Amino acid sequence: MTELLTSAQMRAIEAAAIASGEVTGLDLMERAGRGVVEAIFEAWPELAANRGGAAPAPPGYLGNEEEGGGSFRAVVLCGPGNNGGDGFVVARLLAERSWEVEVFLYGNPENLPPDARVNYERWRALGEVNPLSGRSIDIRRHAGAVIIDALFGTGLSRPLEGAAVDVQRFLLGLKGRSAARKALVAVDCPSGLCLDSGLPIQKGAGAAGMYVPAADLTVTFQRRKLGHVIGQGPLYCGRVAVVDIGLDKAVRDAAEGRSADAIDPIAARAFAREVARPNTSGGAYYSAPGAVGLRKRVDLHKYHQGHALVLSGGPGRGGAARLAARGALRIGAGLVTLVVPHDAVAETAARVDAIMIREADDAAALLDDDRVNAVCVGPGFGLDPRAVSLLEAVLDSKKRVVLDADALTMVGAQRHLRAKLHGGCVLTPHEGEFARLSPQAAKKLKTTAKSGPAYSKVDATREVAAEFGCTVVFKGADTVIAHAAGLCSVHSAHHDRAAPWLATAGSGDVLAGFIAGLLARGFAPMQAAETAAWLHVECALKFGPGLIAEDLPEQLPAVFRDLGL
Ligand SMILES: NC(=O)C1=CN([C@@H]2O[C@H](COP(=O)(O)OP(=O)(O)OC[C@H]3O[C@@H](n4cnc5c(N)ncnc54)[C@H](OP(=O)(O)O)[C@@H]3O)[C@@H](O)[C@H]2O)[C@@H](O)CC1
Ligand SMILES: [K+]
Repeated sequence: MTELLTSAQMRAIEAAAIASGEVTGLDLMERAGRGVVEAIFEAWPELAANRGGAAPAPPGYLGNEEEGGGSFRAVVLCGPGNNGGDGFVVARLLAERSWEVEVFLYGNPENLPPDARVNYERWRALGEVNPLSGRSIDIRRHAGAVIIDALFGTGLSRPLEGAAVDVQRFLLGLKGRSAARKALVAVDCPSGLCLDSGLPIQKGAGAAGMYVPAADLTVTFQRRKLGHVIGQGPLYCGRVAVVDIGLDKAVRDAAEGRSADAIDPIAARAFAREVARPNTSGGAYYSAPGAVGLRKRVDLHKYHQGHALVLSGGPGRGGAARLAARGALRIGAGLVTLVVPHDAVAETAARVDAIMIREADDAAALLDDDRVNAVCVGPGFGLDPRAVSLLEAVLDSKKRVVLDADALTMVGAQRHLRAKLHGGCVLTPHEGEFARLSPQAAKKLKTTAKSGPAYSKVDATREVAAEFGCTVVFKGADTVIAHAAGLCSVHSAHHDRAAPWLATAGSGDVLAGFIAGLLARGFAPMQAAETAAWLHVECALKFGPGLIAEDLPEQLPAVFRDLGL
């Protein structure tokens, strides 16, 4: 688990470290610039060859088609704040390695903040600074150069205008001309992207992201920001490198509430975290009361691994619930029972073996049974009065319950059901279901942000979790999981965790079953949701393209083996 920060949190952490006397702003800027250069060399090792002395010929793909060779070249686009300051450091460090470097500044050097100004002057001892406009950059002259986007970082507060828009168009043009094979490296973020939401800040509705140039590499500092992993951020940022600039202690102090005075707006609970590989060694996923690990204890029999109920719909509608039940069983619930209407018993019995079947008439007795400790309701469940009263009974039982699909629709539409939600509930909406749960939050999320920070999927998920008093898993390639008390995690299935084939019918039903199975095993709702989200993607990656929902639970044994269970 690593923290994901908002821009304000990053600023506050930087300010606290500077205030404590541990570091100066200038040190941080130097480390940031150095980190960008090192990340470039790590991404393109052939570029690291140019360390002083005679300049070697550039590699073919960065060659200047017009002039036919020379040293490595960079164009550094600096903005009016400290992101621009980082750019001046990068320019200086590359020039010291005998790169040909051209620097452009958007804005007036007189108005640069102090540290950026110092680095502007340091660069000026080495080279020129050109005023930046769309026209001042000639795409042909710069063919083959590494472009450094140091225009705006965490300080982006409004849509770009004027010359900055021209420049973005220029950068977009570069990406479009793939034959020129430019490397576009963004400092902290591609300029125009809001690092709190992963959404572009722009003037009008529509044309989302039109003015955000997608980078090949984004280099950020100390921790990823939310905008790198949610919304459209992963698409615009390209590969994200995180550079250590010495603020680890400051981040930890803030996360653990030790610097509460210095960082007033940051309570530990306000930190979002990244869902990472579960810790299976010591048993606990991470330290939280009641946590149990994925490893099964040898001294426990099936009744100690929990008993999950999965409520099914009527004849011809039981597939989704069977998928969920299979997921719950494979993830390790000791017992799983499908609760089906009388007229669907025969059909269900023909399709399952290890999963038990009980008639819906027995639901009340099952919900009274203390050994039943988790419920999954919603997949293929129906919306009829029978479904409503069963859902009501489930909520009244106060058992831990996953609400998915039709259960979310009912909860969204019926106030009296909403009032029965409690801390043991896990809601698993996709985008459409989320809009039914909270039309206001969904509307805000869809509104184009004209000023930063933009309202984000993290804000929306937290808001609904707090309002309903339960855990919410807002699904997507960026799955956001929020607890009523404000804890929040993000599982971003991008880059090396991208599994687009997971967008297939029934995959959400399996996820609901995974969560229910982990609840049955004693995981707390938040941990169950985080672990299930990670395992769900892991199963998809294990299987690969061509996956259908039935395949997901069947990958768990191999995934568990890889985890050393
Ligand atoms: N925090 C850290 O630990 C470290 C941070 N570091 C670096 O600092 C960066 C943050 O710097 P920052 O705060 O100066 O913000 P930045 O993104 O440069 O922009 C602010 C300037 O842009 C302006 N502006 C905004 N929107 C605009 C628009 N649409 N069109 C035109 N202007 C606009 C805005 O004007 P204002 O809103 O004040 O009028 C202000 O002048 C961060 O991303 C990282 O790269 C590292 O050096 C080391 C450690
Ligand atoms: K930038």
